[in-house]
Amino acid sequence: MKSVSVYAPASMGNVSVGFDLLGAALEPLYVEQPFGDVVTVTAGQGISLECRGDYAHFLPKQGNIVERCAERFIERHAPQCQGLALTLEKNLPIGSGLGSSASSVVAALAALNRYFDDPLEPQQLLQFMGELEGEISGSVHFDNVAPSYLGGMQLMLADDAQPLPCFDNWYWLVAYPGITLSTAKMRALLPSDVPMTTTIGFGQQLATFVAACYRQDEQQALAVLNDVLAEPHRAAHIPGYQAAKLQLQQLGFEAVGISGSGPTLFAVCRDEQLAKQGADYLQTHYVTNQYGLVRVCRLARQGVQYMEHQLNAVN
Ligand SMILES: Nc1ncnc2c1ncn2[C@@H]1O[C@H](COP(=O)(O)OP(=O)(O)OP(=O)(O)O)[C@@H](O)[C@H]1O
Ligand SMILES: N[C@@H](CCO)C(=O)O
Repeated sequence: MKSVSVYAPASMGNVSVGFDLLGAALEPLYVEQPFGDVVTVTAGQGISLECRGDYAHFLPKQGNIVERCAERFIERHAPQCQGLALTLEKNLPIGSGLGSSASSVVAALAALNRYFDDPLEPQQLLQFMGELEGEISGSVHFDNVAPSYLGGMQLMLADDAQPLPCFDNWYWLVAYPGITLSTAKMRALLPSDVPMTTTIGFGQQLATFVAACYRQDEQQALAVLNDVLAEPHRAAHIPGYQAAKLQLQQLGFEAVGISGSGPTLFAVCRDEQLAKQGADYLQTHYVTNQYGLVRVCRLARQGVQYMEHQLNAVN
């Protein structure tokens, strides 16, 4: 019997300068536990889903996005299918700003596509991922699904994702306090119209960051990593965020922001000892319960990772 498992890494949406347009896949240093969800697809009767993993008990009893991915995939691309047995290893906290639903969607759709012998091209699969992610968070945005699927830092162009050459020596510290904030609610905090000066500032910062990445100008890239669009409206709704940001800046971090729609905070530095010092600070002062986590990360070069097995049926 055929079985396909796919790991899809955690990701950080927005990266301060690219609201809905820029995102990065994360790979933790020093820890062995997977920092992303794993979905396994094998033959079954009807569609069944088993959930396990550290954050499985936070999943809704009905309406898991992984099941929805399977139903949609079968409807559109495998109508002959008699059924599937799905397993979700839920390793990412939900409503965290770490691209948790995106990780499930990416792992599920990549596994389904491979299970059915790749009927979709990568670009079509990415569009499908964005659509499913949009159903769960209230609007289509690719800044989590694109990096989780493709790895690295991804900029969404009008028709596809474009990898950005980032800086290999940067440490990306992420801290999830342990509370849930819904992406849909954090999006509802944002104004529907933005003043002209803010719009120009946003465009200039994103353009400067992208150009600095291509020129590998670290100073300039770090200097513009500020969020003028979403953070001013969200920061006060994330308990402890503003105090932690100030403290990290005083410690010497060169950029601090909200990962996705929060409550995860990210901070960038180029010194490993400082990254560890920041991690200690956040563990003590930002994490509020046993579900919280702090990770010193590099950007994950690889997005999804496939594991395929041919299981021999035992009579
Ligand atoms: N496999 C799944 N993984 C995560 N959330 C799921 C899954 N299936 C269903 N859900 C539901 O989808 C919603 C996800 O909400 P939301 O988009 O705020 O979280 P998120 O994707 O974890 O956030 P973030 O992108 O900020 O990490 C929750 O209501 C959650 O119960
Ligand atoms: N770009 C999205 C990311 C959600 O994780 C937002 O900020 O709402």
